[in-house]
Amino acid sequence: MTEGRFGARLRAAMDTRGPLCVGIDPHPALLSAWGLPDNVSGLERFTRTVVEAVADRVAVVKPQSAFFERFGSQGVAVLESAFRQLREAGALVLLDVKRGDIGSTAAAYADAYLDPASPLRADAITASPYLGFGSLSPMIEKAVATGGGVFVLALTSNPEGPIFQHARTADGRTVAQTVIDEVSQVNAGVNPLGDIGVVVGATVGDTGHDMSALGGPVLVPGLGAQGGRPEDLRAVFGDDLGAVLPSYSREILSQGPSVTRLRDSIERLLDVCRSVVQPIG
Ligand SMILES: O=C(O)c1cc(=O)[nH]c(=O)n1[C@@H]1O[C@H](COP(=O)(O)O)[C@@H](O)[C@H]1O
Repeated sequence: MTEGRFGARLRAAMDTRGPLCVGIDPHPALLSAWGLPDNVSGLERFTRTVVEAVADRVAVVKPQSAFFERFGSQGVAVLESAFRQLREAGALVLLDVKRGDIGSTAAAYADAYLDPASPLRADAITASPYLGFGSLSPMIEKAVATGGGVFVLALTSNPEGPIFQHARTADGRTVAQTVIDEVSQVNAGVNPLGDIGVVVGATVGDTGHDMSALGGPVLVPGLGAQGGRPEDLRAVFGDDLGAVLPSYSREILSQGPSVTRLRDSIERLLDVCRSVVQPIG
């Protein structure tokens, strides 16, 4: 892993390679569409092809752990091997595992995914705050101490999210706003970008949440296959798009198995995302 804080490494990667995260989600339907078997060998070939297409050009790559865990230890070995290849080519690895548990177990998740000695160490992970934001402290502390990052779910892209996330707490803030505010506190004073991010779906629209003090990155899934469009980002975030990291999985993966077509799709989406997130002038 390259030295330095995650937020600084992410800022540099987004400035150099552009604001784009590509998800590796080897759905059975995609394996089939690529002419691959739904087994470890198909998973391995799918992953190797995506890594070849993205590793030297995309800032962040986000493997979705469940699609690898489906195949047990052999699937996890494919994931570990992808981590190594992505890092060697300079991409940051964001493992999408959405972990969240009581503090003592959260410490074990921190060891599994963020400890420098772990074979599954990622640059950052996704985490779910629904056992209480404080329960994530072991993961957040480990990330900050070891150059890693954590992206905490705030306003997710799925239609079931708002019933939880828009619910009001005793002080009148929504649950999502309390998550955003807690992350803002952790990031306070860290430059150029904090190590702890939030996840906000491109599909959520103008929810009125205040992210102005966040100080960290915003992972934005829900684009493409789920109906979100880059043009929608301004409605969600206003003009403050500098730390927004758009993320696509199926929209790009459906272009495989041709590496050329995968790369063309990445170039096209990078251009669109740059024009929305980093407009010239
Ligand atoms: O944390 C995530 O990445 C995530 C959060 C969220 O609110 N919505 C969401 O779709 N995701 C993930 O982002 C990816 C979206 O995939 P596509 O819809 O194929 O682009 C999946 O791996 C989801 O698990």
